[in-house]
Amino acid sequence: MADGLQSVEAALAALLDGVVTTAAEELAVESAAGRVLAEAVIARLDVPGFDNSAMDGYALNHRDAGQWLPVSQRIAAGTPAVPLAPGSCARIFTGGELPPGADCVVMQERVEVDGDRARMPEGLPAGDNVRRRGRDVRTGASLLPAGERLEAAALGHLAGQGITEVMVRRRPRVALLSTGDEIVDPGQPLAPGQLYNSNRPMLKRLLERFGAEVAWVASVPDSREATLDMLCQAAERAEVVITTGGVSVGEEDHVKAALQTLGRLDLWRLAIRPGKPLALGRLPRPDGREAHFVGLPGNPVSGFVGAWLFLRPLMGALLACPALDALPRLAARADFTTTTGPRRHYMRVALAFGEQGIVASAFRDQNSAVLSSCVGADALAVVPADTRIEPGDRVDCLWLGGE
Ligand SMILES: Nc1nc2c(c(=O)[nH]1)N[C@H]1C(S)=C(S)[C@@H](COP(=O)(O)OP(=O)(O)OC[C@H]3O[C@@H](n4cnc5c(N)ncnc54)[C@H](O)[C@@H]3O)O[C@H]1N2
Ligand code: MOO
Repeated sequence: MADGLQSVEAALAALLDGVVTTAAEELAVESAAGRVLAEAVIARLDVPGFDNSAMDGYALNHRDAGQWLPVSQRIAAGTPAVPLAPGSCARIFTGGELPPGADCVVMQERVEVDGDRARMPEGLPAGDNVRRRGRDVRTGASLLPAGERLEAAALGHLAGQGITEVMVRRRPRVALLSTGDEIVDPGQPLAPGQLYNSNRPMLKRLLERFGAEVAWVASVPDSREATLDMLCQAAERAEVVITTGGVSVGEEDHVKAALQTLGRLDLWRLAIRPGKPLALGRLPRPDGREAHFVGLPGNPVSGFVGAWLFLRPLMGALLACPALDALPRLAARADFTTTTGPRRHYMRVALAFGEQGIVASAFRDQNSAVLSSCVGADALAVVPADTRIEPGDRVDCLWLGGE
């Protein structure tokens, strides 16, 4: 790698080496949205639990098609059916239980009704408009695998089984430290040379989206003592310690030295743009374990890109959630021109899904301090080092719209 810079792949390998998943905990399904299943859920009920009608209409035996039949019972959803009298039909509504003896349903639009008789159309196949017991889920089958993120459909699936509690992974506890004397919290006045802390809310939101619990946030003044003290406190409170800023080469960049004093620096400086000075390592914890350390560069875009590239897979490993491991890749056509140097460029692009395929439009200013470039970004276009891209060229994109 150029200039002794490390590859993303080497950084991921160092970051994910020896990760121990968080413990399992029991949680009410009601509160489990977004959480990750710690164990597979086995179905304990058939769904649907009984043969039922897919239409409002009439249930009959298909051998009685084409005839006038007496209507011998009325079956609304939620009321039990009795066996169908031979040679009759049953008025039935969507979701109503199919009566024993009936094997198909005809929708009411196709039926002529005269008092308590109804004329069935010709040629009805057995099974027509019937939702068979167990068609969706069979008792004993795997309902959801371990590692599943409990989003809308999965939550519905659990409720469909009458399940109220699940075993999920405890959310990884994260401490998020903002370094820099110039950084001020919104709500405070700004003095000359200062700026508001945009990294904290941005990263907090991303981390929560990746399944973490941001357990502690703090601001760290630019001094060696304060940095050492805050890193110690962070490692006491969290199993992942993230800092922003202070990892470059300036005299006020204390993070790397403090990490080396307290714990271990595994890797520093990557051949990527933005995010070059990113640092990875471990910090000792009072329980004898190690906290994962990720030092993100201070520039907000570097933090944004670093979070997607590194914090997301770290959470995926801690939660044993494969959907969080690697970002989905898709191929698009560039509508921009760019030339890269020795670092791989992760460009923020908006995607347009058209008839000619997917087009990636790059935000015009790709500087790592320009957070506007991330606001409408659907993907990161990955442009390899020493490459020229012209409009119409294929670019690989990492999609940010999934989990
Ligand atoms: N001589 C060199 N200078 C720099 C190099 C280099 O290789 N040699 N690398 C540059 C690159 S690339 C980056 S990225 C930055 C990263 O530096 P740091 O991680 O030490 O970050 P800071 O200097 O503390 O801050 C950079 C920039 O970001 C602003 N910032 C910091 N925190 C926040 C926050 N929470 N919210 C909003 N903005 C924040 C800060 O004010 C600075 O403007 O180093 C280059 N320099
Ligand atoms: O890594 Mo820096 O983010 O290129 O500006």
